[in-house]
Amino acid sequence: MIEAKNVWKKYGDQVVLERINVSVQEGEFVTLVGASGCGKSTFLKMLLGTETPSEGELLMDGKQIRDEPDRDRGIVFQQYSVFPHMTVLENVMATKAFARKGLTGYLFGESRKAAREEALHMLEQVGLSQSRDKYPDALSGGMRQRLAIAQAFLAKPRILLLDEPFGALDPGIRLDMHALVLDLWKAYKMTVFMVTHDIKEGFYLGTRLWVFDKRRDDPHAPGRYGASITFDLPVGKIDHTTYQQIDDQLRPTPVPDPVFMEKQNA
Ligand SMILES: Nc1ncnc2c1ncn2[C@@H]1O[C@H](COP(=O)(O)OP(=O)(O)OP(=O)(O)O)[C@@H](O)[C@H]1O
Repeated sequence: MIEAKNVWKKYGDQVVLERINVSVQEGEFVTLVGASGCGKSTFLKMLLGTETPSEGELLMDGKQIRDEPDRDRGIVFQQYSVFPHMTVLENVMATKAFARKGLTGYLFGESRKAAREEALHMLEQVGLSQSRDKYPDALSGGMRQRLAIAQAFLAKPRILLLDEPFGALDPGIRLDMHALVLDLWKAYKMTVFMVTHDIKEGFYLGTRLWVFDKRRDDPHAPGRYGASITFDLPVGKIDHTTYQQIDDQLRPTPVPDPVFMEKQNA
């Protein structure tokens, strides 16, 4: 479904990504991990169509990905993106209206009734039925993110891009969100790409994990080389050594603890 053939992305002199060669089948759940600033979001933006490769080809169903977002591709960001002046139910119904008629669309009669039914069902699935008449301001962070996820799934994109969707949430709520996203992914059978900083989350959620890292580095010219995909792993088949290797690679070099060092040297 998605194929990257020797994709490079540069901003001016800075090479962000280089030599990306991958193919993804419909229905896969790919998690993307890597050091901050190594180009994970840039890769998602190229899939979304808001950025284009500087070199190489990024294909969907064998055709160049369109350089503007469309209904085949949806995205959820770390900071929720919902309409503050609409209630929870109106927010979710708006997704249906936009999907049908474009940004100025309104729904009437039977189609409005059907959209309402569908929206109510989705709110039930994400556990927001009780809050359907509230405005986003009155929701917790986790509830707002549920709302953003409900909107994204209701639009039924073929590809769903999740850019650290749980990054701002407490660990307990993150676990609930994992279960929610896995349930919805199974029910809606879409292809998911999810950026996360949490390698455990990457292993738990995905069917496949990509590690972005630089294969080569020039300390005098940090922008000279870009990151590529250094590990492409089927999740669930990973041995402890590989896990440790990736974990070490992603962790910043620890700063020595001065008190500990003093004791060691005493
Ligand atoms: N529009 C842009 N113009 C110039 N440079 C950009 C632009 N967008 C991203 N960059 C640069 O590209 C690099 C990769 O950014 P990107 O946001 O893709 O990294 P990331 O891996 O998602 O980081 P993080 O994990 O911190 O979100 C960064 O050095 C960033 O400054």
